[in-house]
Amino acid sequence: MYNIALNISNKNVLIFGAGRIAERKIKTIIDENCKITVISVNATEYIKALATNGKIRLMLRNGSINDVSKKYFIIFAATSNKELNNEICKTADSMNILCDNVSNHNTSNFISSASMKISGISISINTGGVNPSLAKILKGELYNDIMDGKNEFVKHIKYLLDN
Ligand SMILES: C[C@@]1(CC(=O)O)c2cc3[nH]c(cc4nc(cc5[nH]c(cc(n2)[C@H]1CCC(=O)O)[C@@](C)(CC(=O)O)[C@@H]5CCC(=O)O)C(CC(=O)O)=C4CCC(=O)O)c(CCC(=O)O)c3CC(=O)O
Ligand SMILES: NC(=O)C1=CN([C@@H]2O[C@H](COP(=O)(O)OP(=O)(O)OC[C@H]3O[C@@H](n4cnc5c(N)ncnc54)[C@H](O)[C@@H]3O)[C@@H](O)[C@H]2O)C=CC1
Repeated sequence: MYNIALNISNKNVLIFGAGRIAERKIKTIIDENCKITVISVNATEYIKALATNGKIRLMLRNGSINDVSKKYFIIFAATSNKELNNEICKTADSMNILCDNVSNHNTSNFISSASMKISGISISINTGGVNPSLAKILKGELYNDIMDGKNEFVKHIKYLLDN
């Protein structure tokens, strides 16, 4: 896996599914100034509230590969229907659209990392799809190590940013 940081400002983002995992993905991109469309049979309260407040477009219906379109820069296939997620990602990949299948990294052409931002500096950890839970644990441990005051990391970052 090749690590990059993506500028999705003003890009159209399509998310299939509006459950626990889709909600987690939305929280990682909601402040990126992108245009989010969600297609899902039902949605969590958080996602419904975003739609009510005009922050995202929510279509409460079944999704299909016919929804995959070149107008989207990036897609998350995050339904509980693993077959559908596979089909969505295969279709998106054939159209050169970035797609993350949250239920099977083998059909994804990108994956999300466990990420944190400290004083404007992003740190991301991933295991190449092998052990996402480990990525989450490592992120937590690294965060605690950085913030426990015993090292100069945060002060050093602030110095670099100010000079
Ligand atoms: C490939 C990838 C695709 C993607 O989602 O982008 C993927 C795939 C899968 N995850 C699964 C399980 C879990 N994932 C988590 C957690 C996270 N998963 C994330 C990323 C990724 N997960 C990508 C690879 C990243 C890497 O390689 O390191 C994190 C880091 C970032 C994020 O989600 O934004 C986020 C931590 C957020 C944070 O706190 O920082 C937990 C723990 C938990 O949720 O507490 C569990 C276990 C508990 C549970 O099952 O809930 C399953 C099995 C599903 C099943 O059994 O059906 C699959 C399917 C498969 O293995 O292919
Ligand atoms: N990548 C990750 O970090 C993780 C991924 N998963 C995987 O994520 C997937 C989703 O899990 P959760 O969000 O917990 O499930 P969930 O049950 O909370 O949400 C599933 C969503 O998919 C929607 N949906 C189902 N069929 C649909 C269809 N045909 N068209 C449109 N929307 C449809 C439902 O309406 C619901 O909003 C599962 O396949 C699971 O294997 C699970 C844990 C962690």
